[in-house]
Amino acid sequence: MVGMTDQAAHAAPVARLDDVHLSFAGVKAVNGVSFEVRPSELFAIIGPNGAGKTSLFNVLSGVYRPQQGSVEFMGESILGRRPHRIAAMGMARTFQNIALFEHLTVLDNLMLGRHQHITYGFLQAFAWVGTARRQEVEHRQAVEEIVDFLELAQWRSMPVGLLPYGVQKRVELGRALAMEPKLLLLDEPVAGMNQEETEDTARFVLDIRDELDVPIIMVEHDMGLVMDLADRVLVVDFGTPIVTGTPDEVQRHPDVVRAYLGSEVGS
Ligand SMILES: Nc1ncnc2c1ncn2[C@@H]1O[C@H](COP(=O)(O)OP(=O)(O)OP(=O)(O)O)[C@@H](O)[C@H]1O
Repeated sequence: MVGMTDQAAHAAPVARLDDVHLSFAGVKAVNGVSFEVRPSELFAIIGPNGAGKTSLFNVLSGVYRPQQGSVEFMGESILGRRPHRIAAMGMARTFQNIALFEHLTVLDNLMLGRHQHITYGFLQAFAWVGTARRQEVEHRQAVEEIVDFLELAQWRSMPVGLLPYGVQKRVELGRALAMEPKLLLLDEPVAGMNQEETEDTARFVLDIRDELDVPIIMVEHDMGLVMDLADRVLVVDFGTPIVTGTPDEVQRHPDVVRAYLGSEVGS
């Protein structure tokens, strides 16, 4: 395990799912999945199309409520809690499709990620006094740090819609980081990227774990990337967990080789 100390492996989990079941009109999207994500861990979920990966993200972030099982975040049950409440607890998420305000600049999109942390009211902001002014300066500073961290400086004042795809995805990552998350969910972070963009993203994902110390759950189809980056991997198929382990353990698991990965992983 690259990024995890023994201490982290024994520390209280950041997130924990226990025996989660979720069905849609008879379709079992998630069928008895359990896992925990530890501090400083990069945890990957892989599986074929329709395996239930996105459904697991939706369960974690409160979009779907499972019919059975428990879901904890930061030691608290979050079952039935609304997505915005869970986000406010520190769970940030990026999506398969870019979800940014394309007419706004990079800086403004990142500022929107800070709104969880804004405590001043409309009137104060309008009058531009005290707390409002002080907080605005702090938020700008936090956003500038993210711009540096993700190497976005050259695009900072440009509307996001004009930027190359890979950079837009990086801005989305930045907006999630602007929330100062305690857990980051990345849904297919390199989908549609070319080789160079994929390598850049891999580097940033590792930096987020190692330098910012933010634990990450990543759903990704790029096997090479998953096996290179993840500390542990959960393999699901038709909603059912097949194995959880280090990339080495997972790649050697006979059910995984047979049912899903085939020769892809060894190549
Ligand atoms: N809102 C929904 N209503 C009905 N069925 C759904 C819904 N969301 C997911 N499903 C079904 O649940 C199963 C799991 O879907 P899910 O999107 O979680 O898989 P996935 O592993 O993320 O797939 P992909 O890799 O294609 O994104 C599929 O059979 C899907 O059709």
